[in-house]
Amino acid sequence: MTAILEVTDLNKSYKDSSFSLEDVSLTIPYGSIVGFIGENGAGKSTTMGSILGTLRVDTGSIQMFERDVNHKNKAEKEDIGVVFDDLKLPKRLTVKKLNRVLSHVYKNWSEETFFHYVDFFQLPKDKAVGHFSRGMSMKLSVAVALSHQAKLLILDEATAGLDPTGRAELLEVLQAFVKDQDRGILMSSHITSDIEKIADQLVFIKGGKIRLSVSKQVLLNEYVVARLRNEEVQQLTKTHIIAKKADGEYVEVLLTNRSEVSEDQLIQNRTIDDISLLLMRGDI
Ligand SMILES: Nc1ncnc2c1ncn2[C@@H]1O[C@H](COP(=O)(O)OP(=O)(O)OP(=O)(O)O)[C@@H](O)[C@H]1O
Repeated sequence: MTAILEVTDLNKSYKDSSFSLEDVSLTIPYGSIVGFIGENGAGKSTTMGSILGTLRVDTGSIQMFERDVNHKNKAEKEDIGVVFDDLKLPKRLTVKKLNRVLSHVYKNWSEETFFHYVDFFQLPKDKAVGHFSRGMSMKLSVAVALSHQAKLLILDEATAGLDPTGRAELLEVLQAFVKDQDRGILMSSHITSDIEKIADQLVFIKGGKIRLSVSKQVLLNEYVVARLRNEEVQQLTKTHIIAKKADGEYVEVLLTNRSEVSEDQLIQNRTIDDISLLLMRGDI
């Protein structure tokens, strides 16, 4: 029993687009947060939609809660909390009325949990949710996702539009969510500092293909970025090179192993943002 979600070799194309997901695989171990990183149009939402069954896949397998996914299973739907960056809730309802509606939608709806998060995020209870600001709407979506005893959270840009306090609050809530080891989170965000703060695993996607899957600890503590001359790059063991990008007469290289470069060739204090740029814009 190791993974709450196991996606294997997912392929999906769209009718009117040259874009496709190609053999996308990713795993969410129990008790972990997986950060999903990629530029606009890389395929994050397409992957998430495929996992949720809102999009039809061509081939591949999805195992959720250790069973083949069955998107028609209502109980399975209850186990997944979803936050997308557009509010998919009836806009004329107030928070109070929404609570009543959702208590009929979800078998495991907890009014107490819902109002706990509504208060935590300081959301008004008597205002129509259609009049909420973007940040308030995101917080409300999160409150809903957390109030029907979901075990897996799928968050697409959930921190977008939140102010720094709201982001910190949300990250705190998400970390608390996975403390219970039978849960997991897949979250995409362009704010990589958020992912850097709370993710355990990182999955980088580029042009519909997984570019790198790695634990955050390994990426930040073992992988290195070095600035080398072209002839020095030729000396490296090829299998240690994850990405490289020309920078004037030098080449920036992401390596799995620091033993091949000297201290003065290392670029210190790289953030996930720097590494992401190298992976996304690099030559390999
Ligand atoms: N319904 C659709 N029909 C055709 N093409 C689509 C459709 N939905 C998405 N695409 C294309 O699929 C590609 C991947 O889009 P996707 O929304 O998955 O990217 P993303 O990584 O989530 O991007 P962003 O960070 O901008 O949200 C894009 O080129 C997009 O234009």
